[in-house]
Amino acid sequence: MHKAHWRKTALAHRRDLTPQHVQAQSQALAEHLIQYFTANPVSSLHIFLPIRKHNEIDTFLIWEQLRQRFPAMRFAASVSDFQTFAMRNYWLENNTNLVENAWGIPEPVGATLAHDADFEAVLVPLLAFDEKGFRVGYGKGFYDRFLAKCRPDVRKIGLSLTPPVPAIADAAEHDIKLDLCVCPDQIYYFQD
Ligand SMILES: Nc1nc2c(c(=O)[nH]1)N(C=O)[C@@H](CNc1ccc(C(=O)N[C@@H](CCC(=O)O)C(=O)O)cc1)CN2
Ligand SMILES: Nc1ncnc2c1ncn2[C@@H]1O[C@H](COP(=O)(O)OP(=O)(O)OP(=O)(O)O)[C@@H](O)[C@H]1O
Repeated sequence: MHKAHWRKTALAHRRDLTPQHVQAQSQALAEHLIQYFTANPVSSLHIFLPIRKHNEIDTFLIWEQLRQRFPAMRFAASVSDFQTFAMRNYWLENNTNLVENAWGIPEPVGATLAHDADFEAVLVPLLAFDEKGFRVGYGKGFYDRFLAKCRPDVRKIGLSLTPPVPAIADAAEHDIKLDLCVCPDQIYYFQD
């Protein structure tokens, strides 16, 4: 099946989730991530902030727990430009002002600019991923563009409430694969 099919299926599935389900599953992801970063530490992590009206994973909860558990870890989040599909990234502090943009994405305001090469790991949003580590997003290519500018060894960590789909048939050259994907039940690791 192709991206368009998986995108549609995932959006339909997401619409039916309750906030309680999303919370409980996000908590399970936070626990896997704590275990993962305990074994594989990073000092800087790029995160996405959730579009709540789309029942996205509660990365506020994940951020909160990671910063408590790893006080030295630095976090960054994006401001998205829907004209160019580029993301500008800013360091998050505990008191960073966040304002929702027109698409419902909370974005940092008045924060310090970060550089794409600063991040050791990136938490990647997705609608579906497959058994090879390819992903489908909303289809604007924000993350394909962003990850292409990060350092080559940046750890690309997908977050998903659902298990992998068998194969994304039209995964293309510019699609950057995940290194791992964290799900409520387990972490999936992908080889090159
Ligand atoms: N939290 C979060 N931030 C993110 C992403 C994401 O998936 N999640 N993105 C990942 O690349 C980029 C934003 N991508 C987006 C692309 C399209 C739409 C959009 O068109 N939204 C429509 C409805 C979409 C639908 O339900 O079909 C809308 O809000 O009206 C929103 C975000 C960058 N930041
Ligand atoms: N590195 C890149 N440079 C320029 N254009 C790109 C790049 N990566 C992807 N694109 C373009 O972006 C569009 C969307 O790509 P794709 O369908 O893979 O998005 P997606 O991964 O599902 O969405 P997103 O990354 O926003 O979550 C495509 O038209 C593709 O050609």
